[in-house]
Amino acid sequence: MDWLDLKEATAPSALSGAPNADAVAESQLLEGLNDAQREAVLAGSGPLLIVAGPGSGKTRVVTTRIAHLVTQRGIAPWEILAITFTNKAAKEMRERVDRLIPPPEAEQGRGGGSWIGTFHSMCARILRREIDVLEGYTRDFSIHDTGDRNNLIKTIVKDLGFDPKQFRAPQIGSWISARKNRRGRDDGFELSDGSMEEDVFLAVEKKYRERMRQQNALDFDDLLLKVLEIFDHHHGVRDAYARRFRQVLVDEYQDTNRVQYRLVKHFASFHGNLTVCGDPDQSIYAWRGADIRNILDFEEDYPGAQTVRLEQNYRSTGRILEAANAVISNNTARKDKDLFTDGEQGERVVVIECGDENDEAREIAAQIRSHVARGGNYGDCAVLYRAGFLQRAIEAALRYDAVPYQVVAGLEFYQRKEIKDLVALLRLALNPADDVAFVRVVNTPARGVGDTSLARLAHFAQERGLSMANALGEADALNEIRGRAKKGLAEFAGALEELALARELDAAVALDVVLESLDVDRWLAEMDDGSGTADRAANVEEFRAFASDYDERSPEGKLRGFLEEVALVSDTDAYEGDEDRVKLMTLHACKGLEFRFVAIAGVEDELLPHERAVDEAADPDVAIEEERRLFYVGITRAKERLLVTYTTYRSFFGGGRPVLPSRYLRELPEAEIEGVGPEEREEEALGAFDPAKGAGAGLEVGAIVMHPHFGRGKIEQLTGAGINARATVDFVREGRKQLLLQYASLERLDR
Ligand SMILES: Nc1ncnc2c1ncn2[C@@H]1O[C@H](COP(=O)(O)OP(=O)(O)OP(=O)(O)O)[C@@H](O)[C@H]1O
Ligand SMILES: [Mg+2]
Repeated sequence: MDWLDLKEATAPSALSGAPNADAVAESQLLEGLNDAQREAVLAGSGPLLIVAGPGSGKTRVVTTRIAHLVTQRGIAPWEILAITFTNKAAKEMRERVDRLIPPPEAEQGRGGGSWIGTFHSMCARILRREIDVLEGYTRDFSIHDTGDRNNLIKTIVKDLGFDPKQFRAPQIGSWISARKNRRGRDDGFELSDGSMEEDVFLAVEKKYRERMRQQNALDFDDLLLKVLEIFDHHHGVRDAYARRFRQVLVDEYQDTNRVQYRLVKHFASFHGNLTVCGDPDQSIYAWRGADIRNILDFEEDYPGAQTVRLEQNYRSTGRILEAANAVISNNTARKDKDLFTDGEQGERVVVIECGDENDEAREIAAQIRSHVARGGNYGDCAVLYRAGFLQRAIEAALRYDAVPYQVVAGLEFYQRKEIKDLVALLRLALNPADDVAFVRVVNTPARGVGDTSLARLAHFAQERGLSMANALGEADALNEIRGRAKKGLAEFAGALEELALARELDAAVALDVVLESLDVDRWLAEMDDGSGTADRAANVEEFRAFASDYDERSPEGKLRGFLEEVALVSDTDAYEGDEDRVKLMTLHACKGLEFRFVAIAGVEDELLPHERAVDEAADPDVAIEEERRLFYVGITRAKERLLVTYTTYRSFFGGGRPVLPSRYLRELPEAEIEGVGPEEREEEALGAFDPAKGAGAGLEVGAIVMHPHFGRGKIEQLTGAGINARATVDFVREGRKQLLLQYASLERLDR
């Protein structure tokens, strides 16, 4: 991350004007765009709304417009603020701007100094400069993730004498978050039912706010809210940014909440040049406060706004598009719009019923291999699911089949214990007031500091208004603490002193300081659950590599910047588009992306629509429509092939049970889909399988065959046709197996 001084915005600079205007001709930028897209790219000053369905080129228009603004309209890169929803999208945009306007080598990867990022990264960046105007905070603030938040809430619930089993931290945490984000609304909405439970929640919230301030810590919601607070009350600061950003662009505007809406308004308050684009049908974050009105009311909010609609889809085949349109047309709360494509009709959408999650996972793996066998790449494929727990079975099947894959959730990596420990230690180095981090690592590796001693220290600190780390420095802090714990805490105090040295260092060097302060072998050994320490040691290495990479990319960022980047890693971050691996991710994480082959797993009535989402919604019908949009987003990621699977029996945390196919499956148009359920499998066994054609040519029930791995066997059943043709074979050595004929390479022996 770069730390350009705000002054650049106002100081005349040799770089302002149109860098490389000659190099990038207008016609080159506009090449291949349709009329509506051109209109949007070239639109003049003032507010501009682009509403359009998936795959119609909204994101492409936004990036091209940025390039156009810089190369043709004399806007300097740093006068542009572009906000997207994922870090990955931001990265892509930066690279594109880099390509169009090649920056000096040292500046590469930063989009020529333009501010391209997510709401959270922009706000973190602004706060690092401006947070001093808010009392009690310094620019060394820590960023707490949801896990940290819940830990703190749990402690508070206990401190206040409530039962943590009755008042669960995640529940209170979401409640607090929802309330905070509502505060961004200007319609005076109040969330209150006056219940006893609410009194408890309110008490916890108050304490939570206090404790966060004491720790100089912000949670994810605070990042945005603090900037809003500064902009609302310190107009001097607000105006500096508003003047600086001559052009503001926001992608995926349908998913902005009220706080984000107001931030955008501030950013655009001076020049009024605001471009937003989005698709109301793809709004999938209502549960996080996203408000579809932001896009629907745009023309009212920004009088004189120009609106451009894009109607041609460039992403998906005709059949996939038909399926998507048919599903979404069941939502009542929407404006009707139909996308068309000039492309091919393509293959039918394949819907497969599976016995259970393992069967489903094998099926998906088989279809992916079939895609590759037909000349595709693993990197073209994505497997999408509603809930994270579906991932395990899919991973297992892919591993078994030696299909390379990647879980698209940067979060996963950072959720590992060893990484969280290291992050906590780094956070303490920068911000010793961070009690949540302190509590996490005070006993890592074990120093004999038990809950009682820790509670005594916490109490001591609270009474004096000190952080726990500072309290340790007080002469009488350990008076009431005995034995090993006393020694352990003294030892940790020593470690903290060493850590303080890391404060102003480069990220990788800071990490080395942390590792030196740790007895690494003992620390890793303590985490060993019987599977050895090699994996964790490798993760530590990987983390070290991230840190060096960060230092190289952002020499000015140091530990502070690195921690910020780590804290902001969102779901889609680990995603590297060019790696030839299958991508696994939740439906929420897939927005904006596209793949030649998409499999959507677990399309069952409990999972999609997600039962809990529907149960917890104020209005179940609204939730069912939101879940349908999620399915729609998933379907519209596919360019060429779409596979939808469901099971009849699934294992949940509490045990397995029969499940029903999703109601949304009935909305898929018959003509566009090809179903392979048990009945179809049987029917096909009787009729549809054509032994004269395709992969199964020459095979018949009863034939003796040879398989390269499984050896000799006898065909018991043949089902499916074309790419779905499969055989059940009873192998002499391995028993009964079902194989896709596409690449099973069965050789007939009895002729
Ligand atoms: N005029 C065009 N000619 C050819 N391909 C195009 C054109 N416009 C866009 N595309 C391609 O279509 C695909 C979808 O574009 P893009 O991702 O910008 O759509 P989007 O509207 O942002 O979709 P989503 O709503 O899913 O985010 C991309 O591969 C893009 O390069
Ligand atoms: Mg897009």
